[in-house]
Amino acid sequence: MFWGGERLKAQLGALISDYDPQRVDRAAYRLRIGSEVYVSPTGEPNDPRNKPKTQLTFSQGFTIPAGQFGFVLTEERVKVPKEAIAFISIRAKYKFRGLVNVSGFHVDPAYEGRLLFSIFNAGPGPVHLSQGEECFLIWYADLDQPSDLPIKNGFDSIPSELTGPIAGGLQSFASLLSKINENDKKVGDRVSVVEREQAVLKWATALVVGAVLTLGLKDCSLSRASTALQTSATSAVPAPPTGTPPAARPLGATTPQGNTSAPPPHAGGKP
Ligand SMILES: O=c1ccn([C@H]2C[C@H](O)[C@@H](COP(=O)(O)OP(=O)(O)OP(=O)(O)O)O2)c(=O)[nH]1
Repeated sequence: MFWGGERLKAQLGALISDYDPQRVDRAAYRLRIGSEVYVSPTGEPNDPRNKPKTQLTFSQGFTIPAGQFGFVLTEERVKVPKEAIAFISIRAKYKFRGLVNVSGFHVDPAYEGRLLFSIFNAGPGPVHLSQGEECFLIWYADLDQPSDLPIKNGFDSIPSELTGPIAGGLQSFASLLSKINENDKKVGDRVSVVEREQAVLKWATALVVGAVLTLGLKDCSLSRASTALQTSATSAVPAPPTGTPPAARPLGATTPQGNTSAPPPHAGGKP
């Protein structure tokens, strides 16, 4: 038989630490988020969640990103009598945000300690929680007869062997997206550096080519000028005399080749 609200109010003061009748929720009791939590990191080197556990101060908030996993310890220490069993879950309003209670369902008879919830954010966005939030529910039910059981010591903190396997990060869509964005940024930065280097190289090449062309043209015009000077100097020198100069020959005389030398056009004044 499940315990109703009246029985819970009558008995939970002796079973749950820091009991408050305001937290009796019909046939259940609301348990709060305690001061120790662990949220799996996204796997990025600079992820602030890359630390073993977080000790929360009063009302301090924390986030479980979409697709990530976390361990949350209850604020209350809980006792279950030998002749009873308890059942635990996350409140529906948190489930509607996408939180799934991966772990437990029951609390053993004769259990004493805090409860540990392993939760997974199956929703589309991050879920923000804070210390002291009434996030969980516990129900009590009677067993048909008590057994003689030793006390079962429950949790006092989040065991490290539970956080180890997920400390490397879960490859959720959110973490993959964050990795893609980070790589995208790295590639973008690299491309702009290469573009800048290429631009500098282009300018340097253009300068060198320009300088070589200018020097080449200069060389070319200098050598042309010197050739022209040489040519004009050579043509200014008179040719050495070969045989009798034509002027020394008498008019009408026959050249050695048999040609008669004609008189100059105006020789003698009149034709
Ligand atoms: O989500 C849960 C589920 C269980 N418990 C506590 C209550 C339960 O009494 C105890 C052990 O649970 P269970 O018997 O399911 O775990 P086990 O792996 O079989 O542990 P053990 O070998 O100690 O029985 O852990 C939690 O704190 N959170």
